[in-house]
Amino acid sequence: MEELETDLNEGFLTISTLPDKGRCLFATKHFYPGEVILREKPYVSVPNNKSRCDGCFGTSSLKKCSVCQIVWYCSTSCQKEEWKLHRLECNALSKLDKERRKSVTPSLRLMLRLYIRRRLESERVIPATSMENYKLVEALISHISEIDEKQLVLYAQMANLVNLMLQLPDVNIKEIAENFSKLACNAHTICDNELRPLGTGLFPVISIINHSCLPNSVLVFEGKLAVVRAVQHIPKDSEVLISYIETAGSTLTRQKALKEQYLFACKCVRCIKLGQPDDIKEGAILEGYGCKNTECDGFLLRDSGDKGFICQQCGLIRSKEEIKELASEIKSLSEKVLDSTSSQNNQELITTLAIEKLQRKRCHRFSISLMQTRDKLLKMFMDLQNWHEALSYCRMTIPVYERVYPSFHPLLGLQYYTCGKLEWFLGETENGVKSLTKAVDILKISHGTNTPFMKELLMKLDEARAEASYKQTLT
Ligand SMILES: C[S@@+](CC[C@H](N)C(=O)[O-])C[C@H]1O[C@@H](n2cnc3c(N)ncnc32)[C@H](O)[C@@H]1O
Repeated sequence: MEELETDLNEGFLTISTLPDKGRCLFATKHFYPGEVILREKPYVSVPNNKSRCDGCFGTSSLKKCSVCQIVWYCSTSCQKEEWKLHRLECNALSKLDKERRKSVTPSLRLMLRLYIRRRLESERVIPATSMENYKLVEALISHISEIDEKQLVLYAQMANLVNLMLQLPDVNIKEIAENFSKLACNAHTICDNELRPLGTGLFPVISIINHSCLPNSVLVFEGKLAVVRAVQHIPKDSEVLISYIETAGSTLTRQKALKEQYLFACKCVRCIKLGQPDDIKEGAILEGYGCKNTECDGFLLRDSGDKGFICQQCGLIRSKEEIKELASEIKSLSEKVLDSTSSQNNQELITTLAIEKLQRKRCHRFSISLMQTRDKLLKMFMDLQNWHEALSYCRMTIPVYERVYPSFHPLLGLQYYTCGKLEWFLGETENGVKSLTKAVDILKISHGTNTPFMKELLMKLDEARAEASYKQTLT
């Protein structure tokens, strides 16, 4: 631990403890937007689905491990890199009968790997370093005494299976169960550059960083390497904070998510406004209903006489029954989408369009669920190569993204990127340049400028700019 503190100090960071948060990471110098605060390799990691390479999380040219028949690799170099860990894991997985092997989940594998890594470290097959060390896993918070009975039973069952597979002489079920609880509130989802989830990893140093719903830093990944970058100026001696959850949501929704998974009540700058008039209004806009009068932009609050919901701008009432009816229609259509198979893509599109229509009737124009449906339609139309429709849905989402995310949020940058690519492709070069410029302004902060992803974006912007000025010479 001392070694870690020394290394962190060299990077202008220090670990401190606060009574209401536990360990915290503090900056000992000013960090500026775009600056890397910390990089860390995963102590252990697993892909989130079975058709990804265990080494690089890629999806092409995959071959199954011929022994365990569970793990996939895209190349011999990935297989070799993973071999030290997989050799023992393969042995453990092979003990399972065929049926059981099918139900091996990523979290079970993450736990197997954690114990295998610990063993390899103690046998000095893998060296322990200041940042890669089982002692850091031991120091992670588990919240084991606060989790409910049902969850405890589940952890105990999974722990039993891990013990059966690894036959660890010096470990008891309770300890493995506690480690499952640690993974639940400390592991991170490893995402690609476009923030699509690829797998899960445990990064014990990054796990010291606490949460804020308006964070000053962001966690991104370069392959499996976790990178924490400042997205706002972090003054010397202030706490480094990232977000653990999707921050687009009312204060109540965010607090619920944090309480359920991370077992704490957030008191960040956004959450302390809970229950204040502006917070109630924002919650009603993002997750409540729109006014019956389509010309009115008001938000609705429940009528004290329980008649329904009253528009706070024009006073019009929407009955509870009407809202309920729309909700149940949306629910049954959503279930239909969930039930549809991949061969029914066209039906899924038609149903999603119908859901969007009903949500437009029910929700405020800044509603998050409406935004999510439009995002889904954007992706569906992109898959169908219907670029005009895709662009129109993308454009509809942008004002909501701008409202629900802070100006430096990578998801906002990525949405501008999609919009810019579509505009440019459809010949709207000047609009494309504007959107791509906005994307670059945000993503160079969250993603840096040196990754292949950012280089491609910068090149696209250059090309679009050149095309726009050439077009101008023709007019
Ligand atoms: C990934 S750990 C962060 C490091 C942790 N503070 C520690 O002592 O190891 C996540 C846990 O930290 C605590 N935590 C994180 N952010 C917090 C916050 N904003 N307020 C209070 N507790 C927080 C919660 O207990 C949460 O489950």
